Amino acid sequence: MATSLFLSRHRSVRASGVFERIATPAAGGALHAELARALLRARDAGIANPIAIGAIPFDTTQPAELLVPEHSEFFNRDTLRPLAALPLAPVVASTSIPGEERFKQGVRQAVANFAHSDIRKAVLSRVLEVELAGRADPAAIFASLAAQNPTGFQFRIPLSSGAELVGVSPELLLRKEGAHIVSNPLAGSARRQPDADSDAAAGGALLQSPKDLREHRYVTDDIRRLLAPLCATLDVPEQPSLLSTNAMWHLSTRIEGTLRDPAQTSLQLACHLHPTPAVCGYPTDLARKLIDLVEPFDRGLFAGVVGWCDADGNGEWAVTIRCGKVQGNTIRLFAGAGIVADSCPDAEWAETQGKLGTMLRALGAARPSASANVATAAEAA
Ligand SMILES: C=C(O[C@H]1C=CC=C(C(=O)O)[C@@H]1O)C(=O)O
Repeated sequence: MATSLFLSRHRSVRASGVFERIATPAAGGALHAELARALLRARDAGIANPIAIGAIPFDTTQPAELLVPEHSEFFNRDTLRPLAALPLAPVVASTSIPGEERFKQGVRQAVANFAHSDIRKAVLSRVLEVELAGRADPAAIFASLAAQNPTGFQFRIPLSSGAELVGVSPELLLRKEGAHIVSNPLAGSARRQPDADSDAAAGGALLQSPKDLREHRYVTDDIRRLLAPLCATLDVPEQPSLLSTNAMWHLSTRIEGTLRDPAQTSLQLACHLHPTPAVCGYPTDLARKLIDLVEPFDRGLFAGVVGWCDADGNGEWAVTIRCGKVQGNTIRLFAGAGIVADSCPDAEWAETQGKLGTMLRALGAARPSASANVATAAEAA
């Protein structure tokens, strides 16, 4: 069984061996008691500081992909030696599901729907099925991804099917340490530009864009609504700031709070927030129905939650975006975009192209963006 990795500026975790796998779906809440029991069993079996690491799917009625490893260690990402570049099989084909026209049609359909319903935002996504000339090696993809994207949350999660989830998410859903919690939602995006002046202008325009500010607001308002009753203090800045990845600018809000009841685990809190309007829409249940209607594939773990949690409930969970599922000779990449009333189908398609660039560059299948050379990207949380 391959190593699980979750890297963060905060605490990074490396885990190996399987003490127990937990597949109980997150919906309904039984998962949390099941996880607490598994961590107790691990302690009884002599594992000193047991943790759970893994991912929860977008649709929380589907099985979780969590495991309690036999061995785990925390380390400081800055002390990690750069991972050696490993040979990657070249990309031979790629297919978008849906294709360009059908995706844009979906955007039109969503916008038309807003006029006749209470839905204000829906996040529509697509898959890019990428075929390599040989086996897609998750270690090689992860090494390339980590070298090109030193910030954010890099993850590598071996799945029960034998496939692996690999990615670098810029978005913190929830971190908990004692009573202190942080969430850093992102929504509203613009592509990075090759030269420094136009790149700075693209970021500046995003910060002023009424469409993107609205798209962002749905997320922060919803997170505030869900966290406020649980918190003694909660700070939600009125205006977003900018966060950059190697491919994209995003509107970002760092939300910080103090829990009234620190006994709630980081995974319980992450599941309480999931799915936020950054990956689903607003209002959540109606947006989910629209997504089911429009998207011609199952999201699986994409747009879910990925991270770790210890036996005290402390932990860190990112939103599972900028990622792919690696199996055999193929890697299934995912990207979505928030659709609101004034969304333009061409721009939303281009946004998904930009987001896919992060994984495609790691596969050596996209031109390196000049923007990747622009000074250090800001980092979530
Ligand atoms: C759904 C994705 O991004 C989310 C996170 C940041 C910005 C987003 C946006 O501007 O639409 C999305 O809400 C994705 O990267 O696939």
